[in-house]
Amino acid sequence: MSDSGEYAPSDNSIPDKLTSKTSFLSLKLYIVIGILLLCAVSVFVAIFLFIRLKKNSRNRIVKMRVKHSSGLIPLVSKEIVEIKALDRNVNSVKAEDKIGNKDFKEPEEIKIEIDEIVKGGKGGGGGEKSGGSDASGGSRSDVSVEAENIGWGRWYTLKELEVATRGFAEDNIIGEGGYGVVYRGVVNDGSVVAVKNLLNNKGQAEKEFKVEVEAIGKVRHKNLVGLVGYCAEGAQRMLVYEYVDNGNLEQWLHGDVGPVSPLTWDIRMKIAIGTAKGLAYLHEGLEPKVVHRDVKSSNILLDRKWIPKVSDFGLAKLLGSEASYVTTRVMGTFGYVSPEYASTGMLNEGSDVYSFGILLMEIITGRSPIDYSRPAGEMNLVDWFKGMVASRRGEELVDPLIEVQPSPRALKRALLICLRCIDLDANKRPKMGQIVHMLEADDFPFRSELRSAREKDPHPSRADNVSAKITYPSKNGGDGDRWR
Ligand SMILES: Nc1ncnc2c1ncn2[C@@H]1O[C@H](COP(=O)(O)OP(=O)(O)OP(=O)(O)O)[C@@H](O)[C@H]1O
Repeated sequence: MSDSGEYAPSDNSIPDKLTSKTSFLSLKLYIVIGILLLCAVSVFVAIFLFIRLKKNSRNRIVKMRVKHSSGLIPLVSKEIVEIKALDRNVNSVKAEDKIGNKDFKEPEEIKIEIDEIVKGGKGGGGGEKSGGSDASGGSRSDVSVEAENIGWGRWYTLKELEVATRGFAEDNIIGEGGYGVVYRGVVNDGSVVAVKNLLNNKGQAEKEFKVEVEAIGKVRHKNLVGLVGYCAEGAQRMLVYEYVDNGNLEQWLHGDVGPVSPLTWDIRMKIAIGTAKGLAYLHEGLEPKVVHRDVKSSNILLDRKWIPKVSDFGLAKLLGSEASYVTTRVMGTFGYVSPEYASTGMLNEGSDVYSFGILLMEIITGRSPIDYSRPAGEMNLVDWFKGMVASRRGEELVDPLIEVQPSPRALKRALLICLRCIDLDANKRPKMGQIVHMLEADDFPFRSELRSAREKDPHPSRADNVSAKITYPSKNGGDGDRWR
């Protein structure tokens, strides 16, 4: 204020100060303040983002840990690739056989029968009807309805499964596959189950759910993971399986198991035989037959006695007994899919046989079907395997983590079975039932040895003659015991 009482701005008024130049690059004060404010905001945003990112990654790690909560089951990273393209280019098949060895068959022309009729989902819809629930998309909204016995298993209420999994707690997550999260649960009769909470989209997951429930519900076999029930309420679709408590084969083959694998040669062959029996039952013991379509090591669950149980029938489709069919969408896992299925979508049990051949190679070698971390010539298991057999280096194929080597004849037999399974001509591949016998025949002496034994002993024991006796199952509509 001036003496006269009038307002006279002093030299040091705030606006003047703001517009005065500072020593910092001769910028005016308000600009410097602006820059400082901007810096402070940026730092704040950066810190906020950093904290959020850290929290997310911690969550992910926690989830990874609970995946295999027993701690005894080795962890592996998985690469699941769904092949969607219906690539009809047979060149990809020709490229398959690159080694040019005369011992191996030249790829043959693949005839695409476009007129083949798609025959999926022919199960008759018995499963959910007998339970009085509507698994086909119509919702079973009455949560209070008691769980029902549906002949082959049970219809579970959502509430029951919520209780069983303690509210679908993260701690109970066993793992996550392409079709949803799998939880460990204890249902009210005290039994432990695996609850597969299917993704809730209206498309594939629901379709697969119907297929699984209708086709697989009644299938019972020692080497197949049993479906013990399901839940269909509102948009929720869940499958309840028997719980298999020793992880899956992929984890034991490719996880960190130390310098010596607990999977000895004999255990590996036992796993291969059990898996083959499970698949043989699907192909040859059921009418209509079931093609698995996604045979791979992560779908082979193991119990504490190393008994294998083939899981994940989400991709299975029912087939008419004589028919093969063309699907509009090729599904399966990269590295295991047969060339004809990948290139034409033609599907029959021969595709499973091919995948089983790859699985057997994986069991023998301990190597993944595709492994980009290996040298160029070894990335593709099939190519490397064929090359090694062709150059008579079969012994080098055996997983170095196997301590006690197999006998040369046991190894030779297993290698030959692999090669027969991946024959490019699907018609020449053996049936799963034959593979069971070929693998089991390894327990018995070869003919030449039998002959020399007979010469020594004219009255051989019964066991010596078993190898000559090969019986095949009749299609009797589901006698699982035949294959046990
Ligand atoms: N019945 C079961 N008992 C114990 N563990 C199971 C059972 N079913 C699945 N799992 C485990 O849950 C995890 C997810 O299985 P899921 O079958 O959903 O997917 P995946 O086989 O890993 O992949 P994909 O969906 O491509 O087949 C795997 O680690 C599997 O071993």
